[in-house]
Formats: sequence, C-alpha cells, structure tokens
Amino acid sequence: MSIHQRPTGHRREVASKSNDSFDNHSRSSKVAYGCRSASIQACLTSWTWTAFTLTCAAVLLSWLYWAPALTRIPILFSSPEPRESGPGFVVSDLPGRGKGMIAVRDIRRGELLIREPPLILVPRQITTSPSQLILDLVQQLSPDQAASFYNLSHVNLPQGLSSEEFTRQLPLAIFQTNSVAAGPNVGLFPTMARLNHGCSHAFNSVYSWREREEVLVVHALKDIKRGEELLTAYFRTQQSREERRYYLKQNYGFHCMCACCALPDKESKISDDRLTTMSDLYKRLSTWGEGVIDGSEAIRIVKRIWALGEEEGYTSERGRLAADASLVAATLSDAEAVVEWAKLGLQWASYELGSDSDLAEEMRIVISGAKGGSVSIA
Ligand SMILES: C[S@@+](CC[C@H](N)C(=O)[O-])C[C@H]1O[C@@H](n2cnc3c(N)ncnc32)[C@H](O)[C@@H]1O
Repeated sequence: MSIHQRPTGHRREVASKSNDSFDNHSRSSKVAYGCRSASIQACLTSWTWTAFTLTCAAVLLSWLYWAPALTRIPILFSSPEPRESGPGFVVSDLPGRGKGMIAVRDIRRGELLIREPPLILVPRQITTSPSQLILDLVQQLSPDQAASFYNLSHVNLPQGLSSEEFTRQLPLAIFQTNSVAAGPNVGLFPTMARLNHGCSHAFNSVYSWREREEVLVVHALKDIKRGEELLTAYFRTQQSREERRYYLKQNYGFHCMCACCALPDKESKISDDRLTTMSDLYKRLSTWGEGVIDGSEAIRIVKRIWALGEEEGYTSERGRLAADASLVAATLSDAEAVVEWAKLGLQWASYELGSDSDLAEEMRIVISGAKGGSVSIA
C-alpha cells in the first residue's frame, strides 16, 4: 500500500468516527437537558466524562492517522533497514559533481552493490570512426535504453558545434565520459556510470567485469555509512596529486577535491610519496617473473606494499597481491606461507571482487590443495 493510500483511508475513518462522536454528543446533550432537574454536579460530571472520552478518541485517531507517515521520517523515528536488502543507494543531484550515488543504509565491506549487463559494448581497438560506431549502436537501442543513455553526463564536447555536428558527436562524448574497461572490450553501464570518482583512500567501491557472465559487478571495498557517497576509482590512483588532477581534468573535466586530493599540502606530500613508492614497488614486483628479483625479495616487496597501503588507507588490489605472494611462496616451497597468503587472497578478493569471483575460487583451490599436501600453483 502506498503512503498516499494509507492516510486517505484513515482520514475517512476519522471523519466517520467524528460523525459518530457528533451523534453521541447530541445524545449526551439530550441527556444533559434531561438532567436539568437533576443535580448540576451530576450534569457537570457527565459533560466532563464525555469531553474526556472525545478528546481521547481524537488523540488516538489522529495518532493512527499520522503514525504511519511519521515512522517514514528517519529523523523522528529511525528504523534501520535490514542489511543487504535493496540496492543500498540512491542516485541524487550533488552540488558541483552532477549526479552521484548516496548510501541509504549502512553497507558492509564486500557487499555486492551493482550487477549490470552492458548497454553498449565495443572492442578496445576499432578500425572504423569511433563517433559513427557509437552513433550507430545508440540508434539500435530501444527508446527507454536510448533515454537512459542520453540522460548520462558528458564532457569534452567542443563549444559552438552546429546542431547537426552536436547530434553526431554527443553519443561518443557520453560514451567516453561513462564507459569502463570490460575485459577485452569497453562497456557502458548506465547504473554504475553514476559513480563519481575518488583517489587512493577516498574510493570505497570497486567495479570488475565478469567475462563468463558478461556483467559488471560493483562491490563495497570498505564499510560505507548511510549518507556517504559511493565512490570508485576511474584509474589507478597510485600517482601524485598533481598527476591525478591533470589526468582527471583532461579526461573527465573536473578538478578533483576528493578526501585524498583535499589533504593539506604537507599531508598530501606524504600521501603522494606513499602512493608513488607503492607504484614503484609494484613495477619491481612484476620483474619477478623475468627472474630480475628472487622470491625472497618479491615477498619482502609484497609486505612493504601491504604496509604502505595500510598507512595510506589504500586496500584495493590486495586480493591479487596476496595471490601473487602465494604463488611466489609455492616456488619457495613454503607450504605454510602458501596457505597464509591464499587465505588473505581469498579474504580480500571476496571483498573487492566477490566471494564467487574467479580469484576467490582459485584461492580456495590453493588452500584445499595445500591442506591435501600439494603446494604447487599452476
Ligand atoms: C561517469 S560520470 C559520473 C556521474 C556524473 N556525476 C553524472 O552526473 O552522471 C563522470 C563525471 O562525473 C563528474 N565527477 C566524477 N567524479 C567527480 C568528483 N570527484 N568531483 C567532481 N565531479 C566528479 C565529472 O563531471 C565526470 O566527468
């Protein structure tokens, strides 16, 4: 029953009860008239009692009328939503950042927030004109789909275009502003497209493409409080503030003032140093496969990245990092470390990618394989 229907029904009830009360009041008057010859005291008692009864009835009825509406006003009567029910967010207009997603209840780290198939999916590499390709694909959408596409924001469309040129260029501008990597392709997902950006410790949601299911999923990387904005990272933000802001201005047309970019200069410099060191360490770690560094150094690097991430509040990519460490530990024939890293890999992959992700499943296999006596990782 909608909120609109309920008060109307109660309003009718109040009216009919009032009529009943009016009838009673009339009858009481007659009784009171009939009491003229009886004692004034008795008449007064009768009137007081009637008035009291009517007042109580009015209070009760008005409470019945208003209570359902009042309990919907969270400030007056907060009734917390059960966890993991409903989408967990609403899309709202946010000053200076267009639309964005706001949590409508507390969200737990690891919760699935969005699961969405692409509206448009194109290969990363194309040989035809990009604007013509996107225009053609948009023209194939249903009217509802086209409306949701054209409702999205866009940047970097030159000023002063003729209306014909504007119509031709607009779909590509929308696509470029909102699309994300989807395996070998680039996809546009209209719901997740409302996620605004945050750098480093400021983002709290992570999207990942599932090739087999052909859907994009978004998980909460951190606990998110009701009322907070859901933010994702549009690119790998292990860079200095200056580099990050330059990239965002060029590609998304805004000056980033996320919680990380808004740090005072001194703290921002410390954060920049941590992030660029993490980035350098990741590069060094990647040389393990080429034999440039040995397994022991690789493990030391993983631990250093982990610790820097802890200081920075940057916990993304830990599932993959721990899985890599588990692999390195296997080549060192350190069965205990294989399992420990795989457990961490499972835990963090579950938060960021989902407990049903391929990486989480790989980690389960490693753990159960190692328990069965085998420590090798394919
Ligand atoms: C993928 S859309 C995100 C949703 C968009 N705000 C909307 O209204 O549909 C990307 C655009 O959102 C805005 N945006 C994203 N993150 C922002 C941020 N942290 N601060 C200000 N604007 C932001 C920029 O205009 C950017 O080009």
